[in-house]
Amino acid sequence: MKQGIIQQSLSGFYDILADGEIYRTRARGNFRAKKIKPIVGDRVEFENGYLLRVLPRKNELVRPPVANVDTAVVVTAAKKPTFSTNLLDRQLIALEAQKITPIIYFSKTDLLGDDEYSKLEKVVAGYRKIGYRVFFSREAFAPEQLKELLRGQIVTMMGQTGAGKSTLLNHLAPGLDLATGEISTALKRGRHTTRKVSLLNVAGAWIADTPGFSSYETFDMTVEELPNLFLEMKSLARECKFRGCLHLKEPQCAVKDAVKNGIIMESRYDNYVQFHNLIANQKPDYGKNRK
Ligand SMILES: Nc1nc2c(ncn2[C@@H]2O[C@H](COP(=O)(O)OP(=O)(O)OP(=O)(O)O)[C@@H](O)[C@H]2O)c(=O)[nH]1
Ligand SMILES: [Zn+2]
Repeated sequence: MKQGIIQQSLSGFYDILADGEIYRTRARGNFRAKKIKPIVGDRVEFENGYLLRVLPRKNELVRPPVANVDTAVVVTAAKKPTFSTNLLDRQLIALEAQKITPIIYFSKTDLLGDDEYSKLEKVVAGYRKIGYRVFFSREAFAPEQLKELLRGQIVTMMGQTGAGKSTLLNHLAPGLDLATGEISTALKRGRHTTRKVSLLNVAGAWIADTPGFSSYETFDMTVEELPNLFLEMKSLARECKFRGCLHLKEPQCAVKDAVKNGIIMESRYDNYVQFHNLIANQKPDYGKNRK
C-alpha cells in the first residue's frame, strides 16, 4: 500500500502523486456509499491502480474543490476594483476558519497616485502589525520571496474577478502562460460541465489551477467563533472582564479599549461588528458548508 496526494481528478480517474511520480487510479467501490468523494489535495492510500482510502482532511474548500490547503494568496487590487477592507476581512476570516494561512498580495499598485499610495501603506502597516504577511510595493514584483513562502505547500489563489490572480500566477511561473481573463470564462463554463481540477507544480508549490475561492460570500461560523478569527482580538480577549466577551456592549472590554487607543484598526472593528450582525441575522441553514 502506498500513500500519496491526489494531484488531479478527471472523469472518475485520480492521479496520485507519490515519491515524485504520478499514478493513475480509480476509486474502489464503496466511497459513494460512505459519502466520501475524493478530491484534489486529499492524502490517500492506494494500491494496484485503486484508490482505497482517504485520510482525514485538515480542511476542504468547495469552490474549487480542494482539500488540505495550507496557504491562500489573497490577491487584492490596490485599485480597479477599488480596495475595500470589508472584502479583505471577509476573505481573511474565511481562511482563518479553515486553518489556511493567508498571504496578502496587492496588485495594481502601479495605478496608485502618491497620496493613494501613502494612504494604503498605512492600512498595510495595520495588517502587518496583526501578523499578516503582506506584499505591497511599487517596485516591479520580484517573485522570489513569495515563491520561498509557497514552496512545498498546497496553495489556492483567492480574489475577486479582475484582481490579478492569473497575472500573478504568470509572474510566478512564466511558462504556464495563463491567458488573463480566460480562467473566469472557463469557470463559468465549468458550472455546467464536469470540471477538471488539478494542482499545478509552480516553483515547488502545488497551486490549484482554478482560482476562484469564493466561500467568503457566506459566513460559515457562529457569532461565538467570529471574534477568534480576528487574530488581534483573539489575543486581547483574555483581558476582557467577561469570559466569552463578544466586544460589543460588554463593560471593561479590552478590545473596545484597544480600538479607542488606536491599537486595533477601526476598520477591523467596524467590519467585525457588521459581520457579527450579519451572522446573527442569518437563517440557521444559510451557510451550506457548515458541518
Ligand atoms: N496595471 C496593472 N494591471 C494589472 C496588474 N495585475 C493585473 N492587471 C490587469 O488586470 C486585469 C485582470 O487581471 P487578471 O490577472 O486576469 O485577473 P484575475 O484575478 O485572474 O481575473 P479573473 O480571471 O476574472 O478571476 C488584466 O487586464 C491585467 O492585465 C497590475 O499589477 N497592474
Ligand atoms: Zn471584549
